[in-house]
Amino acid sequence: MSHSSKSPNASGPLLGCIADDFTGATDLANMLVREGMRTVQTIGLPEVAPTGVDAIVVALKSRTVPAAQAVAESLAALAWLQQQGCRQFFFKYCSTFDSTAAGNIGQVTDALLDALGADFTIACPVFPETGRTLYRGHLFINNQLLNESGMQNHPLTPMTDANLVRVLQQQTAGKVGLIAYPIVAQGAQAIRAETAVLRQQGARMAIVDALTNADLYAIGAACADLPLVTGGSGIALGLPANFIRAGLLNTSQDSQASALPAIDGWSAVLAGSASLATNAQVAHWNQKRPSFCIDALAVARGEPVVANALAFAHQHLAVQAPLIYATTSSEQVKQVQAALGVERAGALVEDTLAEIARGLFKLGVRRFVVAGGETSGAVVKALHVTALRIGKQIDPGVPATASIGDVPLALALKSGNFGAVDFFEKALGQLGDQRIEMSDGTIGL
Ligand SMILES: Nc1ncnc2c1ncn2[C@@H]1O[C@H](COP(=O)(O)OP(=O)(O)O)[C@@H](O)[C@H]1O
Ligand SMILES: O=C(O)[C@@H](O)C(=O)COP(=O)(O)O
Repeated sequence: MSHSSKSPNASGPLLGCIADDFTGATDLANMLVREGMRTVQTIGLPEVAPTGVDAIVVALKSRTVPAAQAVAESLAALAWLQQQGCRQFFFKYCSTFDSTAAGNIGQVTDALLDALGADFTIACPVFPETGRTLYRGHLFINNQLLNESGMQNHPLTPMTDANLVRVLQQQTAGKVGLIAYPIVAQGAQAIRAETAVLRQQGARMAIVDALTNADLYAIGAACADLPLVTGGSGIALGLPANFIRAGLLNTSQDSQASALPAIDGWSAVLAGSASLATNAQVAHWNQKRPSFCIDALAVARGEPVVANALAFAHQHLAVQAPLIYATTSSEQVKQVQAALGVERAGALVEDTLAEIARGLFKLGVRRFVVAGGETSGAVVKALHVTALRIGKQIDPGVPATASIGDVPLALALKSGNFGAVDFFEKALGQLGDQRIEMSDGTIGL
């Protein structure tokens, strides 16, 4: 990282981040804010660049698109972040290393390295607060290997191999190495020395083991001079400290999560994730709150599902927030996919929820809780959101946010697998819905 004689924080953004989905982007922005960087998340490339920030997170929806498209969008984001003056770059993907059979983590990393004239980076999806750890190259979700954690049934990115060296190696022609835990446990110097060894051996990327936040801080310190770092939001924990050490970042100023503006209007929850955590959250909600279930096959048959969902919402909005969900078991998702094809099924459900979001907006909804990464991408695009201000964390990996624009919206974009069972209720309370009574009888948060 190049040192500067300018006063701290006077020189524009330091860290430029490219996230491959929207919930992943808010997860990363949440982490950077927690570590003291003033951070704004943009939805794609905005016309007006954010000012007065230390980090910018560009949210793309590139996780499941064809690799060539993901590469093109990521390179455009990199070029824009370079224009903004960023000094180091971060490629954010899922803490469960979500990939299609064809990519895109390896291909995007390769392209970003080439564009930066760099020859090496690390890959580390570890996020201990949400149970993601990596040992000897194998990713665990809590006590289970990735391929036994439920992620093997993901509708778009089924993860059937926990060996990430092998997974990443299938996505790049460059050599993938491993920095295993015995080295990581020795700290930053040992990690840096090992990267030098791997580079000499011709490695272009290295999967890095980690079990704790302390490991992530050490890995972060070892990455200070890498032009590009890749990983989940956890690995970003250690990056702000590098800028502080270099005299470029002063976190003593008011750079913590900003108090978000109060936003009036109705509230609604939209769920398009079929992950285990979202299934549990929907089941919990359904015990005593109103909800409308979207039948993907009925949408495909041309039934008026959107109109029915909006009529249902209209009945409830003035009394309490409704949930509209496509969330269902992996068996049922597979049946829908068998009938419609994987891509068409995903797109159909996403488009339906996006259209419902537009309808809800017209009905006066201004607070949206959305479950699912692809789903959040579709909804946020439908609502023409261009940038987000990051507020306080609701649950690990999910902050409250507010859109920046003429009609501000309060948004909580939840990764499918994140959040406690009462996440929807908590999120509504934190977004300012005063009517939500929590399980323990308290109102709001
Ligand atoms: N009932 C369903 N049938 C078919 N596909 C579904 C159904 N429910 C959700 N999906 C699709 O599954 C995908 C879930 O992805 P995403 O929104 O990223 O959730 P997550 O965050 O859990 O990965 C989306 O493309 C969504 O449209
Ligand atoms: O790193 C994570 O787990 C999340 O930030 C993330 O990327 C979420 O992806 P989805 O599960 O598709 O929402």
